[in-house]
Amino acid sequence: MKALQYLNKYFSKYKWRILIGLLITILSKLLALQVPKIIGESFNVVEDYLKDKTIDIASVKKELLINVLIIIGVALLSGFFTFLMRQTLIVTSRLIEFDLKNEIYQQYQKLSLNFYKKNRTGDLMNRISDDVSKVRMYVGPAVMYTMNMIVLFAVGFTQMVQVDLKLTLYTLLPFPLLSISIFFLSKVIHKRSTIVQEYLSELTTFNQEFFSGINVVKSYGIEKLIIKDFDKISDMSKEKNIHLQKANALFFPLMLFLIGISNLIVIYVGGNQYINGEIQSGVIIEFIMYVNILTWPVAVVGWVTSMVQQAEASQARINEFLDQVPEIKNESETSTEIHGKVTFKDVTFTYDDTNITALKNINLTVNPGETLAILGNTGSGKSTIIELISRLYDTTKGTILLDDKPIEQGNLNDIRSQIGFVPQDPFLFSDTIGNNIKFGKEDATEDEIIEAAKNAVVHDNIIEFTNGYNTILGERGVTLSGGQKQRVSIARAIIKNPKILIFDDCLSAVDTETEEKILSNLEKVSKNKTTFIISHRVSSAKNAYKIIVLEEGEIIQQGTHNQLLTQEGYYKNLYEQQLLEKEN
Ligand SMILES: Nc1ncnc2c1ncn2[C@@H]1O[C@H](COP(=O)(O)OP(=O)(O)OP(=O)(O)O)[C@@H](O)[C@H]1O
Repeated sequence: MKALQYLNKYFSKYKWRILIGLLITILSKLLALQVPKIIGESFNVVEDYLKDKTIDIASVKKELLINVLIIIGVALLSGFFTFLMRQTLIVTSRLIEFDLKNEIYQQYQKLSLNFYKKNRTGDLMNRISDDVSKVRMYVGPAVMYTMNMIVLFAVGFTQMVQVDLKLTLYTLLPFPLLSISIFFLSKVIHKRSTIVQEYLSELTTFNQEFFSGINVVKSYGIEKLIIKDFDKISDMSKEKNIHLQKANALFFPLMLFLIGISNLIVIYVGGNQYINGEIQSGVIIEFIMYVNILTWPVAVVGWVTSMVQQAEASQARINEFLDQVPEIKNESETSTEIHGKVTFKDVTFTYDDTNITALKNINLTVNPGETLAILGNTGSGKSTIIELISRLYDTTKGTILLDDKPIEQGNLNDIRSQIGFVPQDPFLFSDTIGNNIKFGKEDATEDEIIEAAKNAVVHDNIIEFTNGYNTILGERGVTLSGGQKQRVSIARAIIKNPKILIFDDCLSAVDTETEEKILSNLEKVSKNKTTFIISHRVSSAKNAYKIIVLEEGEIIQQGTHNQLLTQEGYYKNLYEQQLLEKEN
């Protein structure tokens, strides 16, 4: 129950609703437990008449009729209160479910890239959906049935004792045995349901990866292999589920067996008491009814225990993520005004997971309004520079200054809101093209969207679609070409009008003519902005204020286009090679 203690704050938040629920539960059960009493009394009235025929039959009949009417009234009222009880307690559980999902989602947003590299998407999705559903079963039905059971037992037991203490004790004799067996069985269920949840996550992750990589699977024709792997995991998951169900299935027979014994005890002990003249026949009927009314709450003890055990396992998995401290912390809540001067001072960076030192002693300064082009072979560290400017990672050694202040001291949200980043592999949402561009600026007008698209040289492509800017992209809609995606992504960054613009090799999929148009538009758009252009092409870099060339994480060349052409080395070779390609 340790993990579930995390939910106490939500119980406290909704304490009034829960208290009202408890009150309604007590009322409903008080009413329901009047029925055995009235039926018992009715039997006693008939028994009294059979023993003493001088009693007026009309008054006996009248009493029976009144009892029937009371039973109907009580049953209706009790039913109404049971409805209210569900409305109060189950609705509360839905509210807690909503709050918990939001909390997990916000935590997911805060966690850094490293967390996402270590944990698989399917697992993340499972914890926020399936695990939360399991937890809801605890905060809703489990709480409701427990209250139900406690009230029924407290009220029922008091009433039974008032009628006959000896018979009550005999009737409830099997119940301690019940609690002990539940205790042991629930331990087994807890263990097995943790394993089941793990396999479910594995299955979701497998499917998510398969659907994401469907192109590769189909083009390589490896469907059979995938089905075989799926079968293997699915089979294991089935085995673990069957294993769990075996334990779950033991509950009901065990309950019914013990309840049956209670019924037999009532008949045997009560029968003897009746023969000895200690009780009337109505008491036996009343007790059989009590045992049957208490059957359900006792039977659900098993179910509730298994729900709580499963919720405990799920909440432990949720807590594991909620307890993660984001590696990149926002150190400042006060707003930071950003002008865009970026300085790297002896910056070295090593990726934790691979231990690859991607940058070594990097020193550079880019002022607002300047453009820095970064070139170099693949794996030389170009994207890493960009990731450090966006604070997706913090440096291992050295400092990055933003407007001459260490970047860690600035307000992270303000910094990121002033960065327009176009990644190497652009991602567009399953939404309209317009909304995908607007993603960079929520309140953008139609004119602004069109202007951004024109600057990114993608407007003409968009208006060719029947639905223009309202064309849906992604799974249910149009698939854009690689170059179109890159340009929509550029429009998204431009519309944001940020202080820092970053283009990570995002013109690789467009032809040189379009590239030139975009670059000349960018020159206008990026006035007064700090711009970083990563590229493998000299054409993208040549107009930059400054160019740096990286090799194995170090700057091996720097200067303007003209300066670098006078030096022997990477840049000049690349220029000549690309010139030759163009001529051919
Ligand atoms: N997220 C990561 N985790 C671990 N290692 C990484 C990660 N990203 C990059 N690396 C490693 O860091 C080095 C630099 O990678 P980086 O992506 O910065 O190179 P790049 O110059 O941008 O390459 P490309 O031109 O192919 O995009 C590479 O050796 C790469 O394997």
